[in-house]
Order: sequence, then structure tokens, then C-alpha cells
Amino acid sequence: MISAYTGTQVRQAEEPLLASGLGDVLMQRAAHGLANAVIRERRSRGLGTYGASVSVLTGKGNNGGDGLYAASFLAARGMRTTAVLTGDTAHPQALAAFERAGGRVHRLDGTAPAALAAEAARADVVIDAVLGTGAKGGLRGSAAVLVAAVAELLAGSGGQTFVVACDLPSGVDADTGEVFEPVLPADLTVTFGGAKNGLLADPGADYAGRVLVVPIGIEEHLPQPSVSRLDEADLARLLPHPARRAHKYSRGVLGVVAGSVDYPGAAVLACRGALAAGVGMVRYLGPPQVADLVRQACPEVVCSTGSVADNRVQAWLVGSGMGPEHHEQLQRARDAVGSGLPVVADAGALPALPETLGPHVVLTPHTGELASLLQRLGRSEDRDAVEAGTLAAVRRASELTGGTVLLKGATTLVAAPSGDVFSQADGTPWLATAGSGDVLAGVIGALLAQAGNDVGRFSKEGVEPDVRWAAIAALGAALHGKAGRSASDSNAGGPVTAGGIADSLPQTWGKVSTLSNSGLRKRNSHTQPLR
Ligand SMILES: NC(=O)C1=CN([C@@H]2O[C@H](COP(=O)(O)OP(=O)(O)OC[C@H]3O[C@@H](n4cnc5c(N)ncnc54)[C@H](O)[C@@H]3O)[C@@H](O)[C@H]2O)[C@@H](O)CC1
Ligand SMILES: Nc1ncnc2c1ncn2[C@@H]1O[C@H](COP(=O)(O)OP(=O)(O)O)[C@@H](O)[C@H]1O
Ligand SMILES: [K+]
Repeated sequence: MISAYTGTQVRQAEEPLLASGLGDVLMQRAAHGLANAVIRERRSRGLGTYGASVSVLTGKGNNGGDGLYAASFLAARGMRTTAVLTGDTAHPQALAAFERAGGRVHRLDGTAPAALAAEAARADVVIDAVLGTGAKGGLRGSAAVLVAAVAELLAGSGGQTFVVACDLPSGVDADTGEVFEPVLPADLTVTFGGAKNGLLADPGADYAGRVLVVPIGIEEHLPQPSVSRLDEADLARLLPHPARRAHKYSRGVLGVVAGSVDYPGAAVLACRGALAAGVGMVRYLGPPQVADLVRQACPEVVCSTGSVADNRVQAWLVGSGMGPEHHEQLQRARDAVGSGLPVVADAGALPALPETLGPHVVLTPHTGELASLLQRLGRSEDRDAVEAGTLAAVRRASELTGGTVLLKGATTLVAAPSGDVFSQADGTPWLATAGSGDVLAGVIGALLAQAGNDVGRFSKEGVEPDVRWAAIAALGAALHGKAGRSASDSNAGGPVTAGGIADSLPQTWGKVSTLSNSGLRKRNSHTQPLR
């Protein structure tokens, strides 16, 4: 699990160590981590450090201090280092260390930003160490001009320069992921003590590149994370496995109320997603024409035109491929939500939900649908506002509805009403294809239907009961993203269709589980040798 924190949480965790006079030690650990990441990155590209150039854009706070120390370590490895000081001052000890190591210093107040930007953009490595967790808003004045110019030069340069953000890209809000332009997009963000929330939420995540967390010794003082990301090991532990004596009912039955005469394909794709995600059985409810299509495409599905009350299931999927004019389907959706069973509520069901929900109801809006939902709840956010602050928006929707809210996008965020958030970014932009969301709803529905057997599994991982639904939805988003990526890989990195994502799901599931099982076997044979 990758854990992320607000800037304040990290600073509070640093406090006991700062109070014992370890501030410089922490900074040097951070700087070592950053310098080592640069060296490793160059090695991985078959490049050395001796004679290569590095330019550090430096602010006046501790973030600038990290950057200057890191550059002095790189100078000791033979790199040609230049620092551009954007403030009237710089961290004194770090600047002294940098100068002792032979680094060249430019001051932004004495030189035209354009000339300094041109020099920085010619470097092999640029370190962005202007602002860190102490930032208030975005870059201003000549620092903003400098960074905008470097970003523009690098955008047109064909990607030779490697950009590393120190702790976080300057101009990205550490707590919210909001972006205050200009921001220099990083290839790699080396972040200290724990990831920052803003690196795991869009639009901040767009600028972070790969995120590497460097421990600096404050970890035991960190609180419960406010944002978490499930990694492959978590997936392996949390995905359900059928018991030896399982039967289709014990494995979970999902009821699907999706599709309409206008959008029949959504029903098929939702069912295909569910069938490929380990559910014991799928029961489909909808208009006869759609049911016929579902039968033809997925003979495994039991179809009926009946009511929700007549169908025994463990969870419901409602809403994909339905609009306000599909009254009968909407009534079924409302009945399903009223049943008290776990529900994934997608697309057309979102406007038809009661105002108050429980966390077992998982809403799956994209940004436009989330804005409409918030507006129905009396908020003023439009789609642009949601996109500019996804983390705050998804949390607000969950808090206001009491439901679990999954916001789809390049980064998928899942908020529980408690404020706990999961952030998954396992997919590929090829997933932005019609019907992809229907498959996702099917996957999450299937996992909800199987959740009855899984309570213990989640509590063992420290997931609170009310947050379990968000964890299940995050698991679904991760699986769907990885399946999309795998489908694209099978197409030599080319496009995928929604059906292709569904087809890739079983193998993706299998690979993730096999990874963990072989790990487990290894551990077991080590700790419990056969006698
Ligand atoms: N406290 C510590 O000892 C450690 C801090 N660390 C680093 O320190 C960073 C936090 O350091 P600071 O608290 O000094 O904060 P920053 O380095 O993020 O920046 C704060 C400085 O920038 C100025 N500033 C704030 N917003 C600005 C804006 N929009 N435009 C221009 N100037 C602005 C402030 O007046 C202040 O002088 C972390 O991100 C991390 O990189 C790490 O070295 C680990 C140890
Ligand atoms: N740029 C992107 N990168 C990765 N995944 C994406 C991107 N854009 C969309 N997705 C994912 O693709 C799916 C799209 O769902 P949705 O918008 O509901 O599509 P549709 O309504 O056409 O089925 C979601 O799982 C979303 O997270
Ligand atoms: K920075």
C-alpha cells in the first residue's frame, strides 16, 4: 500500500526530530535519496554521471535546501552543477555545501530569466526545488517566468532533459493536487517521508511523473494516511479466492439492472465485466429486447424481465446505459438501492438516487456526472471545478451523500464518507473508450457480490468496516486499469475496446494472484521448513 499525507501531517511528523536538532540530518537524507535517484535513473538509461550537467532551480526554503544538498552530492560524483537561486536568500548551510562542492550559482534577481532558462533547459538533469510543502499558492514573479520558460523550452526539445521534482513539483498543492500554473512537468518526483496527497490526485498527478518515496526516519511519527493506493501485493491479498467447496451461490450472485432499448450494449458490457471478475452468477433484469441481446452475447447470464424483489442476489449493479426516460429500469434501480444490499450505481442511476445513502452504495461518476451530482446537492462546482480539485470534490460528494464515491479518470479516486480516499492509476489512456465504464461497473458489482466472504480479509489489512466498500471499489478500478493495460500490451501498445478490457480481466486477475501465491509459498517454505 502506498500511503500519502498532507504537508501538515508530514511537517508534524518531522517536529520531534527537528526538536532534537536533527533538521540537517533529515535534509541530508532527503538529498541523498534524490541524488541517488538521479544516478540510478541515468544508469538505467546506460548513462553515467561524470561530466553530465545538472541544474537546480532553488527556492529560499528547505525544499531549496534539499535541492542544493542533492546537487552537491552529484557534484562529488563528477556532475557539472549549476543552481539558479529564485529567492533573495537560500538555505545557508546547503548553499555553502553546494559552493564547496564546486557548484556555480546564478541569482535570478540579477539576470534575465530567459537566459537562465535557456541554460537550465540545456542541462542533462533539471531539479525543481523551488517550492515544497511550505508553498502558499503558486510561483510568482520572476520565478514563475523562469519556470514557464524552462517548461516551454523542454516541451519543444524532444525530451532529452530529465526533470526531477524535489518532494513535489513546485506549484502543485501538496494537500489537494490543485495546480497553480506555471508548473514544470517532472519525469520523476522524489518525495520524502511519505507521498503527498497532491501527487496521487489529478491534476497534480499529471505533473509528478513517476513517484518515488524516500524514507527519512520520520515514518513512525506519521498518522493514518488520508490517501492510499493499493499496489499489486494488496490486490493479491484482497482479491477473493473460491473456497474448495464453493458453489455458484456461495461465490456471490450479482443482479444487473443496466441497458435500455436505446443503449442495449451497456448491459452486455456490464455483464461481461462482471462475469470476468469472478462472480458466481449474473442475473440480468431489463427490457425483453435487451435481455435477448444479453443472452446471445453472454449465455452464462440468467435473464428476466421481472422485479428486483423477485431476484435473490448478493449485490446489484444499476444505471449503466439508462436515461431519465427509461422509467421501468429506473424503478428497478431505486428498488435495488432500497434493498439494503451493496450496490454499484452508475451513469443513469446517479440522478435517481435518494439523498441519503450508506457506504455500501458505490457511485461511479466521471467528472461531468460528479459536477451534476454536487449541483443537485446544492453545491456550485461545475465540471472545470471538479477537474481542478478532484480530491476535494470526491470527498465532498461522499460526505454529502453518505455513499462511497468513485470518480473515474486517469487517476481514479474512491472516497468513503469517513474521508478516507483510495487513488488508483493502473490504467492507460486507451481506457478512455466508450463502454469502458460499463465494464468497470460490472467488475465492481462482481466484487461487491463476492464481498460477503471477505470481511475478515479487509479487517486484517486494517481497513475499517465502512471503508471496506471504498477498498472494494478501488480493487475493481485497479483490476480494470491493469486489464486495460494488458489488453493494450497484447495489441503492441495499441488501442483497446471495452470488450477487450473484459477479455483481459481473468488473465490479469490470475497473474496478480500467481505473483502473490509464489511469494507466499517462498515465505512459507522459508519460515516453516518441511520436516
Ligand atoms: N523540515 C525539515 O527539516 C525538512 C524539510 N524537507 C523539505 O522542506 C520542504 C518544506 O520546506 P519549507 O517549509 O521551508 O517550505 P518550502 O521550501 O516549500 O518553501 C517555503 C519558502 O518559500 C516561500 N514561499 C511560499 N510560497 C511561495 C510562493 N507561492 N512563491 C514564492 N515563495 C513562496 C516561503 O516564504 C518560504 O520562505 C519540504 O517540501 C521538503 O522538501 C526535507 O528536507 C525533509 C526535512
Ligand atoms: N486518460 C485516462 N487514463 C486512464 N484511464 C482512463 C482515462 N480516461 C478514462 N479512463 C478510465 O476509463 C473508464 C471510462 O469510463 P466512462 O467515462 O464511464 O466511459 P463510458 O461511459 O464510455 O463507459 C474509467 O474507468 C476511467 O477511469
Ligand atoms: K519542488
